[in-house]
Amino acid sequence: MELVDHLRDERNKAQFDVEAMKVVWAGSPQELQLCDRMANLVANHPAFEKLKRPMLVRKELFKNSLRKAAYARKLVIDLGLSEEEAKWLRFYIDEPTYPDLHWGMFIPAIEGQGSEEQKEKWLPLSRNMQIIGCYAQTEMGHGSNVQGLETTATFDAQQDHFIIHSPTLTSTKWWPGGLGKVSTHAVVYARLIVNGEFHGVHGWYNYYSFSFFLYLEDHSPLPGITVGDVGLKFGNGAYNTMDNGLLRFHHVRIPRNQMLMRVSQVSREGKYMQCDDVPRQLIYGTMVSVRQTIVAMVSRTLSRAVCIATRYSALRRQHSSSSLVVPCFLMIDYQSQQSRLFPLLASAYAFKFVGEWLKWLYTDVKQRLEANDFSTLPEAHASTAGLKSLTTSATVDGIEECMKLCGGDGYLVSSGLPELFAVSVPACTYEGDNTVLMLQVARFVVKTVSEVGYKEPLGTSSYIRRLNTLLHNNCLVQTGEDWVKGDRIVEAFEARAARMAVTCTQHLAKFQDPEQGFSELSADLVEVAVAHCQLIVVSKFVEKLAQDIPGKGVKEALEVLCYVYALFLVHKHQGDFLVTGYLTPKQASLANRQLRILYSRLRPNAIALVDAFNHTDHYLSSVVGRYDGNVYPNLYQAAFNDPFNDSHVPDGYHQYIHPILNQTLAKL
Ligand SMILES: CC/C=C\C/C=C\C/C=C\C/C=C\C/C=C\C/C=C\C=C\C(=O)SCCNC(=O)CCNC(=O)[C@H](O)C(C)(C)COP(=O)(O)OP(=O)(O)OC[C@H]1O[C@@H](n2cnc3c(N)ncnc32)[C@H](O)[C@@H]1OP(=O)(O)O
Ligand SMILES: Cc1cc2nc3c(=O)[nH]c(=O)nc-3n(C[C@H](O)[C@H](O)[C@H](O)COP(=O)(O)OP(=O)(O)OC[C@H]3O[C@@H](n4cnc5c(N)ncnc54)[C@H](O)[C@@H]3O)c2cc1C
Repeated sequence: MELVDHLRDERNKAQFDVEAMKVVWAGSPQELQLCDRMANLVANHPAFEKLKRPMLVRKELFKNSLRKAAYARKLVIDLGLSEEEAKWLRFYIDEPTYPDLHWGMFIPAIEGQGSEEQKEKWLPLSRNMQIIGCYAQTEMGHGSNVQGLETTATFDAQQDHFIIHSPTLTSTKWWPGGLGKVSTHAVVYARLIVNGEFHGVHGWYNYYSFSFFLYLEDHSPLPGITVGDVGLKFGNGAYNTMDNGLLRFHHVRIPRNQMLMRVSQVSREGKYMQCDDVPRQLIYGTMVSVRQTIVAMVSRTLSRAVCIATRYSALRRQHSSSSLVVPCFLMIDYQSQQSRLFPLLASAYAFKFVGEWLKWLYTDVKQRLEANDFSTLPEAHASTAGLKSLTTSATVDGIEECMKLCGGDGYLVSSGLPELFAVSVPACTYEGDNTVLMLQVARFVVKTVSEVGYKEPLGTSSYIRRLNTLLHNNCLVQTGEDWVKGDRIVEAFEARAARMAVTCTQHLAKFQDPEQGFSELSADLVEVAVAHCQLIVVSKFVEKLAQDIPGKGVKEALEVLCYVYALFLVHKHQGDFLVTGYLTPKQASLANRQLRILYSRLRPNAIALVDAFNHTDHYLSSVVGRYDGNVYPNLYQAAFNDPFNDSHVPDGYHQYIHPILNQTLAKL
């Protein structure tokens, strides 16, 4: 049977080479080929069916996710997949499960914090999955405040052991993924006590990581350990495939050599030693690594929601303003729909490029760390924390907006959007609450501003070198066209960020106690951090455009996206630009007018731009976002695929409806 492409007319409007754009989106021809191969491997394997997921109860859902993870492992072995291929395989299976934490946090924690000897011992076991690990840092009473962790690790010199203990209910390890039911091992963060002395009361060497054997062979907990799942989470399927766990220790003994020993050590004699040339922040290194990975992946999550909403908007017709009866307007042709949808489409591309840059920065930092050069660690921390926060918040808000952009049908599970929202929303919390992370960025920015004159700002904060110019020269825009120039846009974002940072730094200086000032001004400081991070995203997009980008019309289409992203932010945050005095109201209104012109330029390319994400229908799992656009018959069929429609008479009908109809309620 010939397949009908209901979006063909839209696809024919494209003004650029979609295949070339696919390469840009993927990062390289090799990446495109790799992702395509893994996506199709998953899409064509019945084991990875996922449409029934939201209908399953927790125990079935969990078993189902274990089955998929086992199939995935089998494929990795049978096909001899590399770690990189296996990572994409997991990504396209699209179901949070214990391997995410095993590969994403447990192994990186050992790599980053273990001594050479420890790595040699534990990494092969972990990579072969002979042990399965998780990352147990958060406690019931302490999530953001890592320094407040209460779990203790007391050294017993006589037996050459550490005794791990949870002294209070609030010290219960709480939330670690993979911990509740599956893991055999954990990297546990605890407060170190040697010779009755708490180390580093002032902060920096309080907490150490331990790898220790959690379960016996028969998978019952070791004596002294209580373990379980934290309970059902938001959304039906969503994150409930993960066994986020709880863990308590009652004086559990582990050998001394299970303390991760790269940053500091405890000797056989009970002497605490801290490596002089390694900063203590390295124990936070796993979080830096995962925050970077989240930024690298988040654009895919947003692109998925945007793809669904764009395709549905390009199919569904509503009435025109002149006739409320005859449906003629495609939803995508409403200016108001475009002003909500197109900035999200542009954001997906913006996040992709900033993710690529962050990966480069992180790779560079990692190489430096290996050579004991820690000079770029503060910038890496601020950039990973800030961009994780900015991009996940925007993505989660964006998914919710896409749901609304699809009207009532977006609210149906079959649209794929509710589950995507539910699975993504905790990204604003895990790996650091987004506000807490923005406050870390603000600390970095304020510190950089305060040090002007005796320390050269580098990398993402190098704009602060030109503080004088940025504070005193106002925007030169005179026409709408002036707004579509890369250097002008970047300068506007630099001026806004610099002016906000300087104002906040001056306000902070008025406080006798800097910490009190920081706390009282924290809402303003978050805005400073947002301005700094948005500057990074905009400038990385502009830098991307300066590269050689092959393919007919590809660069031009990206330019439109870049300016949409930037001018949308100028419009959304025009208060910042006006209050800091950088823009006049006229210039702000020219930016908004130019934005509307850019929307009309983006419009013909909209479907091609989402096709360039190269998402399979399996990955999208959305009736309204299907590639062929054949929405209505499938939407209708999806309703009847719901087991609730198996019968006209639901359970309880005879018992609870008949008595009402027959007016025999008294018998109940
Ligand atoms: C939308 C969905 C999209 C995408 C998701 C898709 C895919 C993900 C793909 C792969 C990932 C793989 C697996 C994970 C997947 C999902 C996640 C699942 C699990 C989640 C796990 C967790 O949540 S683990 C627990 C995470 N916990 C936190 O993040 C806690 C947050 N708190 C902190 O980090 C710290 O406590 C703090 C930074 C807030 C404060 O620490 P403190 O010690 O008090 O420090 P300060 O006094 O403020 O600062 C002291 C100096 O240290 C510097 N610093 C702080 N942190 C770091 C760091 N990490 N690195 C380097 N330096 C650091 C700070 O700047 C200070 O420096 P000074 O120079 O000013 O002294
Ligand atoms: C799905 C999921 C998976 C997780 N997986 C893991 C895991 O594998 N391993 C692990 O160790 N942990 C894990 N976590 C825990 C996660 O890291 C914490 O939830 C996170 O760090 C936030 O801590 P919290 O929940 O205690 O929130 P809190 O710190 O209690 O924050 C609550 C509120 O207080 C605000 N707040 C807190 N501190 C400050 C401050 N200093 N200044 C201003 N505002 C503040 C926050 O902005 C937020 O609004 C997971 C969490 C979730 C939801």
